[in-house]
Amino acid sequence: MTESKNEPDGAPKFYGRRKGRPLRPGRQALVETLLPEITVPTDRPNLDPRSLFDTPVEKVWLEVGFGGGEHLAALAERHPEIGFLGCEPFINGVAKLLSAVEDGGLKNVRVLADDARLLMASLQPASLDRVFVLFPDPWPKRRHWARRFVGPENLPAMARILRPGGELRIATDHPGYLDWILSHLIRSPDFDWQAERSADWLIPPDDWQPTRYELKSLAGRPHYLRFLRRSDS
Ligand SMILES: C[S@@+](CC[C@H](N)C(=O)[O-])C[C@H]1O[C@@H](n2cnc3c(N)ncnc32)[C@H](O)[C@@H]1O
Repeated sequence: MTESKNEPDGAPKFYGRRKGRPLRPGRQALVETLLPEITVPTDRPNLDPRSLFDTPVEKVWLEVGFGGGEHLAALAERHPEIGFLGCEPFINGVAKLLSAVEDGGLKNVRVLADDARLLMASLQPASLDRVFVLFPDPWPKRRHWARRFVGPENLPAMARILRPGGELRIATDHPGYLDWILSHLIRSPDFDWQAERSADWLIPPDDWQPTRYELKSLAGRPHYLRFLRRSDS
């Protein structure tokens, strides 16, 4: 992971990879042509995400840190009635998603090739039905825990943009991050954990679409966590 040292004044510091290997020429061309067409603006406060799509969508779902976009593209193909927003600062991953969007003729995908916090700050309150944070970077060293995406800063931000009853889906295979996520979410006034039995978290939800990281991971056992946005907070 490389750290960005050039955040604009006042912007939260981003810890992650913005760059990567040079793009193949075909992918570079897609980044230059398709990305501007489907990029989500972050300079419009109170942005209604439904207004980003050319055809009406029933709901909007957001995926934070989509990696190569395999999960997002598969869901977008399965649910043409839903608008999908994806944020990923790793440009090689964005280029992969763009290939899938082009190959699949997907009209219901919009992308921010940057830090998800920028988009979250500009979205209208209660404008999303679901947020996915799948296998976020675990930042295992104690001195880096403050960088973890699921934590005290981003949970209220995600609660703000989810509608009451909307779902926050998180997956991790890192035992330390799992404890961290649960300890923060159980204390959060904004979310209820959806697990009838503790073993539920080892079984993916019925409609689960595996992610690339999940399929490649040898690190540990994935845990699947679902939280619903409370209506009374
Ligand atoms: C371990 S990878 C998992 C990728 C994908 N979700 C999967 O399961 O295959 C975590 C991803 O989160 C992205 N990421 C980290 N911080 C982010 C942020 N603030 N906003 C958006 N994406 C972020 C990283 O660039 C990386 O691609």
